[in-house]
Amino acid sequence: MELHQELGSNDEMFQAQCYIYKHMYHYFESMSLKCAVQLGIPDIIHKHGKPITIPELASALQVSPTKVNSLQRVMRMLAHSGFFASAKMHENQEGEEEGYILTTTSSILLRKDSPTSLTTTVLAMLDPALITPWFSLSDCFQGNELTAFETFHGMSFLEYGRQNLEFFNFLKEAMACDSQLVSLILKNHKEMFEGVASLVDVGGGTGTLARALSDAYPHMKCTVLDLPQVVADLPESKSLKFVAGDMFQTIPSADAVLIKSVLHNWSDEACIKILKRCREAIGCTDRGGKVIIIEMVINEKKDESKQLAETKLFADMQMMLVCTGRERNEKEWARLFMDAGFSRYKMTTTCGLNSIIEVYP
Ligand SMILES: C[S@@+](CC[C@H](N)C(=O)[O-])C[C@H]1O[C@@H](n2cnc3c(N)ncnc32)[C@H](O)[C@@H]1O
Ligand SMILES: O=c1cc(-c2ccc(O)cc2)oc2c(O)c(O)ccc12
Repeated sequence: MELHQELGSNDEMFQAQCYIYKHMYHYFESMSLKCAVQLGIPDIIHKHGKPITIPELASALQVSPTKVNSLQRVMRMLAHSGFFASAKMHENQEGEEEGYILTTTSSILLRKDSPTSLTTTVLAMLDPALITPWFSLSDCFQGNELTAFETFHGMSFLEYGRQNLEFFNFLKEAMACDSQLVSLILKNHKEMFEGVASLVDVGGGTGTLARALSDAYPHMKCTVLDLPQVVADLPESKSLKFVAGDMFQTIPSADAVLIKSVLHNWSDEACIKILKRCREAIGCTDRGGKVIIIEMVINEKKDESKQLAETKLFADMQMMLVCTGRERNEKEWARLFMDAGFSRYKMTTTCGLNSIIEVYP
């Protein structure tokens, strides 16, 4: 076969070339986003109160004149990605001047002082400790370590956390940002907490979600179960307590168990053990308890947006890279529930990336 026939039309070949270059360079977008967050650009634009020109932004950042042009190119890139938008301003001698404004994404989620800020999450997920393991993925496939994280760092993620307290605390904060967003949804699902007088948040970290729930539902006694190094010295209240423990051993009894972004860190075998402990915890009450799981559900039916589906697959890669966990589809979740002795479940998809799964004994 002629070479040009194998390659298809020139048009197809150049589209394919562009597609490959786009994916080769795609992390530039992530790194530019990280740079903007590190420099606090969304906060500067917000404080400015009107479209900001590049010279104004450069001045606020005290950028050397030799780097103003680079700043302009980073801003152009991020405006193209939808993090900022350009706005036409008044005429000057050189014509119409352009400034940058925030988009919904940067205004709500990328300002450090926004209550729904994801800035710490952005910085943590793009920390060298989590990015460098990608350089070891191919070695990992040929080696004996369980994860690329372990291949690169020479120790498991948990051990790394133990040895690098600053990173460990940073990650805890990043998880808390995500919980802040989820709490907004749970506060609107009153029916889910009706008749629930006590709730345990398993692997609840520093208690962001439990605190928001105990504020929203003051009748509910909330307990956060997490590892001793996570819950040590956290402020408690009349309706919020912290318990240091191991979810593989025992979970305190409650009407409902909440477990968010924990099961995706673990293998199926480990999840079944955790879910059995959850079942025991709600079994001790006579109110017909339930387990409320907040996790992603991979949807292979292709009826969700490309962006949502792709982001869930990225999250699955993250779990594969750092621990032996995974994101699961509905069938995989259902199998775990049945294997852990539950009889039925209900899935609600109102949390963006996450779904709420209520599981019953
Ligand atoms: C990915 S974080 C999720 C934190 C929180 N649920 C959230 O969504 O922000 C996983 C949590 O599980 C906790 N964890 C890990 N192993 C545990 C164990 N054996 N017992 C209790 N908690 C554990 C971790 O310390 C961490 O806080
Ligand atoms: O980067 C991570 C790491 C974890 C993780 C792994 C293993 C554990 O025992 C605890 C936590 O969890 C993550 C997570 O839940 C997430 O949504 C994003 C990133 C990570």
